[in-house]
Amino acid sequence: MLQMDDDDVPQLLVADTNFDAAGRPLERPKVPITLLTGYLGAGKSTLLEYILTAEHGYRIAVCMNDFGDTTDIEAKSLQLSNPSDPNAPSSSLLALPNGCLCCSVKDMGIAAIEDMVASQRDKIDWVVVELTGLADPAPIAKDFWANEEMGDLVLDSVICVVDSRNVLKQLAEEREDGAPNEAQKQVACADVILLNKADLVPAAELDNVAAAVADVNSTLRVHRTVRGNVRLAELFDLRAFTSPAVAALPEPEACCAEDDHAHTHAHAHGMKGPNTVSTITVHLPTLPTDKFERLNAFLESLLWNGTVPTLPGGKAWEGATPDILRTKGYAVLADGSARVIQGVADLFEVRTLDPTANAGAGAGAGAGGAEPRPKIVFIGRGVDETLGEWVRAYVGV
Ligand SMILES: Nc1nc2c(ncn2[C@@H]2O[C@H](COP(=O)(O)OP(=O)(O)OP(=O)(O)O)[C@@H](O)[C@H]2O)c(=O)[nH]1
Repeated sequence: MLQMDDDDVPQLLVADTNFDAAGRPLERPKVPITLLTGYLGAGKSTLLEYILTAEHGYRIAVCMNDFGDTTDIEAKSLQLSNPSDPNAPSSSLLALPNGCLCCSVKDMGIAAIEDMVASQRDKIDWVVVELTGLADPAPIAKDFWANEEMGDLVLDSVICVVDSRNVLKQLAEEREDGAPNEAQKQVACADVILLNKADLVPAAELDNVAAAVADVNSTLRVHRTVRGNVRLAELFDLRAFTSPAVAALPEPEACCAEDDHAHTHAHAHGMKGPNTVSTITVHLPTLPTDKFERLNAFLESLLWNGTVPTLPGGKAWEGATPDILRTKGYAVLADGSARVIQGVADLFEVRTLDPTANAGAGAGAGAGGAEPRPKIVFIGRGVDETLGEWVRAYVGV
């Protein structure tokens, strides 16, 4: 059975600001949502079964593509009609003895999940949605994230489960058009990764798997698991898309870390090539406002317009524009304020950090709880030192 210490208890409701019809700000609680991604057969359903049967005391609604093997869990089946269309076919819900709800989301879109939460609002503390094995999580994460201001849900994090025995092969598969494959996209988009089926792989090989996933996305929080068995506190309340969890991003491996504040770094543990997905971390000094605005302009150009901007001296970017799957950043301004930057594909936002907020429960706050280092991180294809140098030159740091 899963045990949680009092200290580990996640804060289940995240307050966010909304506005009423008269434009007055309105505090209202949101239900956090976790997206679960991972290649075919990696162990997503197994992790969900573990969550659904654990004695954690939380009312978690788990949305699966189908009920699969969980239907034999002792449960009471409920019928849920769609409140926005009472004539639409109802979806099935299983009410489980530990307070969890299991719902079948086959062909259900975001709106249906929102409706399900709205109609069961007093019965749900958290929602976990399993994506299909070949799904690119980025557009789905983007939709939930963009929808946040309107709906009852707030995106907490993307969790990726990988089959440690097969993931190296899956990551190395090349697409004819050179585009990132599904496994790469899933790892790139995630905040947490479970190196699952650790029982089937020798420890040394598991180290290689850990290095390979860090090559793709060095910001991941990594757990080695058997049948998804991990403390729930490692999966919930990470607030990866809302400030200030990003400030606690893991730093690059010791082999790569340098003290230079404007150091750029692209991992090079073996899988590198022009079409592989990788991470670059650009450390930033404290920025005067005008330089922060330059950084913002760089992001607008790269992410919104798909263009690497020309440098102040007139030098133009040559070659293909990097294909950015995820952006994370933390900037400290000369006036003492801080900004958190989050991006999924072409969508990004900058939030001013609330100086009174703590660095994110369960987020493992930086190495040894150290002060987070200002940085901007790009995860994507065609991401290398050249891009890092370009950011620095454009911003002027
Ligand atoms: N040995 C071992 N087997 C596991 C582990 N986790 C899951 N499995 C088995 O791997 C198979 C696939 O697991 P699932 O949980 O169905 O994987 P999934 O990611 O939901 O699969 P899809 O829905 O096809 O994408 C099942 O037979 C599981 O019992 C593990 O840690 N070790």
